[in-house]
Amino acid sequence: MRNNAIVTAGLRKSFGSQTVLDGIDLAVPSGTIFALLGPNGAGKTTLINILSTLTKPDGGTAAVNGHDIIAGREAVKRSISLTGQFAAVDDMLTAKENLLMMCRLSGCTSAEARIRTAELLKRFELTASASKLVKTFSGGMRRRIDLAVSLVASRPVLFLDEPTTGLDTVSRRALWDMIMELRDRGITIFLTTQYLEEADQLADRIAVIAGGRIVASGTAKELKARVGDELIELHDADGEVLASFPTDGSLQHIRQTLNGLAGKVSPESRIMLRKPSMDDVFVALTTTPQIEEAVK
Ligand SMILES: Nc1ncnc2c1ncn2[C@@H]1O[C@H](COP(=O)(O)OP(=O)(O)OP(=O)(O)O)[C@@H](O)[C@H]1O
Repeated sequence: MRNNAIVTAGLRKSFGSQTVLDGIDLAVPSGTIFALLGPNGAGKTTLINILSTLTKPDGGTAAVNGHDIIAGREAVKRSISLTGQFAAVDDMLTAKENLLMMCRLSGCTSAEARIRTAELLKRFELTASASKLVKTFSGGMRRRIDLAVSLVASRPVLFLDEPTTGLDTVSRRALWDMIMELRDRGITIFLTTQYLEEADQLADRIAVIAGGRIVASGTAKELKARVGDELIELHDADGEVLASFPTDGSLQHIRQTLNGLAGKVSPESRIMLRKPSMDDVFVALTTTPQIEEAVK
């Protein structure tokens, strides 16, 4: 059985009277990609900050790579890389200069720094842009240099706070491939995202955070199954979605649902049967608290 690279129990954090994390229990197996999915302000960055020892929790416990985040703070810091909104990349230096500097700061000799820099530039497809100032980089290039810099020291656990926010589809997919490659090399990746598709495509396991609590967790497939096997979607004559209803897909249940609609909707309305998406899961779990109970 795999060890867990990250474990939390009852983690709590408030800012003044605002409770941001209200008892977070998580376990992330080593060598996997874990996505923490939640809306704006759900507490995702706060949780990353606690796990990476930047912020102290008010209560509960957490261990990263086997080290307690309080008692073993220094050991945790040596076990992790962090890429977030405040990555340590200097805009006024070139990609190559940034990498060389980080290599030297992490204790490499000058020769080692040159080798590691060349490797990272190649891996993140930045060799051709190595001598350009980072301030001239596009969003996708900027994310790649952020990631490259955070991987200068080879650490077993990588935290990525919203790694693909603001990227176009092509750059996002390229970054996903790089993240999966890191997982395949044995690195545990804990990422936060607001994108359902990202969690769906990338993560081995997903936890949905809302109201300071984990409202659901599992694989994308498990989470989708919690909303129902299929959805009956009701459209108006212009194709606008009016409502959707979970169903097991059986003729009996579909007939029952449609009978329930008789007389309540226009005869021009149309129906469509489809598999639930991560969007459906997210909306169900974050906007209707009763759903959590209903789908258990
Ligand atoms: N240092 C702080 N002092 C006061 N309030 C804070 C602090 N840090 C975070 N908060 C508040 O805690 C809540 C959660 O913030 P956090 O940044 O963790 O959310 P998030 O899920 O990462 O959101 P986003 O997706 O917008 O980045 C927000 O309401 C935020 O304003």
